[in-house]
Amino acid sequence: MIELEGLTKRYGEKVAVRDLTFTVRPGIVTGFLGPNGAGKSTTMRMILGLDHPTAGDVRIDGTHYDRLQDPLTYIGALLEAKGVHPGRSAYNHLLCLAQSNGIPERRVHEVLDAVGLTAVARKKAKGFSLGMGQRLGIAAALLGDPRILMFDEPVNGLDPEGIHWIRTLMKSLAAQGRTVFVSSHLMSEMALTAEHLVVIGQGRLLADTSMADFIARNSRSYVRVRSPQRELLLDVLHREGSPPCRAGTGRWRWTAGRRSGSGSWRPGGRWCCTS
Ligand SMILES: Nc1ncnc2c1ncn2[C@@H]1O[C@H](COP(=O)(O)OP(=O)(O)OP(=O)(O)O)[C@@H](O)[C@H]1O
Repeated sequence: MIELEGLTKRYGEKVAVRDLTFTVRPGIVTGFLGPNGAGKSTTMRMILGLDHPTAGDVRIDGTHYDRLQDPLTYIGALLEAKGVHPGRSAYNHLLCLAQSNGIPERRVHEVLDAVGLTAVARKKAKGFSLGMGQRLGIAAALLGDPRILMFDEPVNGLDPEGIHWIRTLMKSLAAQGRTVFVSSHLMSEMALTAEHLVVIGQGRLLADTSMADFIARNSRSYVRVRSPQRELLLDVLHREGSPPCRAGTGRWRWTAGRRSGSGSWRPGGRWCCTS
C-alpha cells in the first residue's frame, strides 16, 4: 500500500504537486492519469525518496522509503528506462542490482525469463531497442519480488506487442495481490488496464475513484446521423421537439443525456452539428 498525505512539491515559484492525498491499494491496478506536466513523475519520485516533499508525507506499507530495510523487496519501480550503463549487459546490470541489495543471483535468471530477455541477456544495453530497455527496467523492478510496483508511462513508444505484454503483466501482478501503480497521460490506456483511477491536473487531485465510476460520470453516448436530405432531417428534428443547431455539413450528433453520479440515466439530450 502507498499512502500520500498532503504531498506538495514546489520548485521555486512552480508548484509541481499540490496537497495530494490518496491511497494506492493492493490487488488492483491503480492508474495515475494526467496530462504532460501534471506532476505524475514528481509524485512518483517523492514516493521513492528521490525528491523531498516541500510539505506532506508519503509512506510505503506504513514506512518512509528511506527507512525501509532492503527497499527493492518492498517496492520496485520503472521511472526512466534509460537508467542503464550502455556498456553493461542486461545480465550484469541486474546482477549488480541484486548483489548490492542482498538478492540471490538465481533471481536475475528468473526476472530475465519473466520479461523475455534471456536470449539477449549477455548483450550490451546500448544495442537494446526501446521495448527491450523497458523490459530490462521492468526486470529490475521485479528483482526483489516486491509487493508494490510502480511504473511511470511504461507503454510510451512501445509497439503493439510490447504494449499488450505490459498490460497483461500489470494485471497479472495485481491478480497476485500486489499493489500496482501506473502512470499515463492516455485515458484510453488507463481504461484498458486500471481498475481504479487517480487523476491529477496542474499538481492537484481531480479524481480518486473506480474506473467504472469515472467512465459512468464522464462519458456520453451519442448517435451520429448523416443525411443528404438536410431540410427533411431538420423538419423531423423540429417535430420531435429537438431543434438542432444551424450548420451546413449535413451531419448531426444526438447526445443522449448522461449518467448521474448514482449511475442512473439523466435525460436531456440535444442535437448538435459536427464538421
Ligand atoms: N527539477 C525540476 N525543477 C523545476 N521544475 C520541475 C522539475 N521537475 C518537474 N518540474 C515541473 O513540475 C511540473 C510537473 O512535472 P512532472 O514531470 O512531474 O509532470 P508529469 O505529469 O510527469 O509530466 P510528463 O507526463 O510530461 O512526464 C512541470 O511543470 C515541470 O516542468
